[in-house]
Amino acid sequence: MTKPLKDETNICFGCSPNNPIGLKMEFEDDGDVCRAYYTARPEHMGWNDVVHGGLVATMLDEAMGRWLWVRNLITMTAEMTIRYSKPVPVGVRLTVESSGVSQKGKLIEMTARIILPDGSLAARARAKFLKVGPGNLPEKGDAE
Ligand SMILES: CCCCCCCCCCCCCCCC(=O)SCCNC(=O)CCNC(=O)[C@H](O)C(C)(C)COP(=O)(O)OP(=O)(O)OC[C@H]1O[C@@H](n2cnc3c(N)ncnc32)[C@H](O)[C@@H]1OP(=O)(O)O
Repeated sequence: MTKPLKDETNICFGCSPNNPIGLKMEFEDDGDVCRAYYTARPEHMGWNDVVHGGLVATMLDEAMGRWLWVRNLITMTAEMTIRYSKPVPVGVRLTVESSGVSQKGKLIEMTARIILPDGSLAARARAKFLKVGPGNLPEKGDAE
């Protein structure tokens, strides 16, 4: 199922190990959830040890894009809404998770969240992705 994410042609800003300025997020799949444990670095700061909001959006977008990618759903982000509930600090281990919500034709709705070490929710995203390639969202419980 999983595409070769470590391919040297992968230069994705979010997940590629080959992009020198990328986030280099590493995801694992856990059933219906795609998850990364990620510690943002000082260069990801907006100010005052808080991760830049645009990079928070990038982490969430990446988690959702990655969830779709490993399921052979070739998509692009068409719309994303983020609730920034708490500052996301640099230098702490974050949990970044995504899951699928629904599909209607080419439109796939996704959700993602960033959880702080104390278990509290720092940010959550709701997004619409549009398919630009084959594949459909698996039914819940489908073998992958
Ligand atoms: C070799 C190894 C490589 C490994 C590699 C690994 C990478 C693994 C991780 C990847 C992780 C990436 C995560 C980041 C993902 C990005 O960042 S993608 C980049 C950011 N997004 C973009 O650049 C998208 C820019 N937009 C577009 O290209 C186009 O608008 C789209 C989204 C492809 C849609 O194009 P389209 O299909 O021509 O759109 P269009 O005909 O206007 O609309 C189609 C239908 O969708 C509807 N629609 C369009 N937008 C919306 C919307 N926002 N809401 C509701 N309906 C909508 C339309 O109304 C239309 O409906 P119908 O009329 O058919 O009923």
